Amino acid sequence: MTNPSDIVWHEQTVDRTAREANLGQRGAVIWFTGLSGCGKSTVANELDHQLNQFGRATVLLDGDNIRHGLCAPPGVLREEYSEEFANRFGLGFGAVDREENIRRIGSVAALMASAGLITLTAFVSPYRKDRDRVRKIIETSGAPGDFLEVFVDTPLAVCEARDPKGLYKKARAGEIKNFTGISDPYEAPPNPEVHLKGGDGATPTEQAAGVLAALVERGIIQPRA
Ligand SMILES: Nc1ncnc2c1ncn2[C@@H]1O[C@H](COP(=O)(O)OS(=O)(=O)O)[C@@H](OP(=O)(O)O)[C@H]1O
Ligand SMILES: Nc1ncnc2c1ncn2[C@@H]1O[C@H](COP(=O)(O)OP(=O)(O)O)[C@@H](O)[C@H]1O
Repeated sequence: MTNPSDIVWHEQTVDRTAREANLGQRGAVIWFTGLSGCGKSTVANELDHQLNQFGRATVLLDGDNIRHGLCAPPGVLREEYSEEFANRFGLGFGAVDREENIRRIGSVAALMASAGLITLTAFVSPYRKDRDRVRKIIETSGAPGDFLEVFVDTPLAVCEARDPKGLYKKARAGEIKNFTGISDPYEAPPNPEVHLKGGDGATPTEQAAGVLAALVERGIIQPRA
């Protein structure tokens, strides 16, 4: 087994402050969480668009996309790798797999924020402990205030009625196991920095504007001149 002390951190000449100065902005992580279908991807995408129009350097990590690559399921990895490899590193939706999914994303988000990027993430991330761990990593590698949790609080009934991918229907029919909100838990954030109520008529643009206002209020971006 590898001894952790055999792996030594290498300091780099260009630090976060220099990268942020070049970009003229502060790196941060805006973490969207909520049920499947609550609007995470839509609102994060709209916010990404608004920030880019502002000239900010951003990146958007979306659960559906990341699960095609970095956090692919065993079935996808099997096409290119051995059965043993796919089973060992592929991720599904059991609690431990979700924990590893969020650990990997948290680590990537920390790297992106340290490169000075405003990093938007859209993952169900149903477990409080997993999200809190990411917060700790981001705030330890950066500073308190670098992590903003955005709870997209759309009622399950609304998400299920939307069902854009037909997943709720399959989950109700028992064709998908461990489906968040149906056969798996969602632990709501008790104190999110931004609490977006969904399903009450607010448009994605209005919801994104709410997050943008929080970013200005917290000094992550400067108000429009
Ligand atoms: N069992 C189960 N539970 C929840 N979601 C499921 C499941 N199976 C597939 N999907 C689809 O995968 C997307 C969620 O992936 P995430 O990486 O965000 O999930 S998690 O953070 O690890 O919980 C999620 O995407 P969104 O609908 O965009 O949230 C679903 O499309
Ligand atoms: N504020 C909103 N009002 C009405 N419909 C919305 C809103 N936000 C998202 N939607 C719709 O809800 C569905 C699910 O949104 P999506 O962003 O894919 O959710 P998630 O990423 O949380 O699964 C999509 O069809 C989207 O167009």
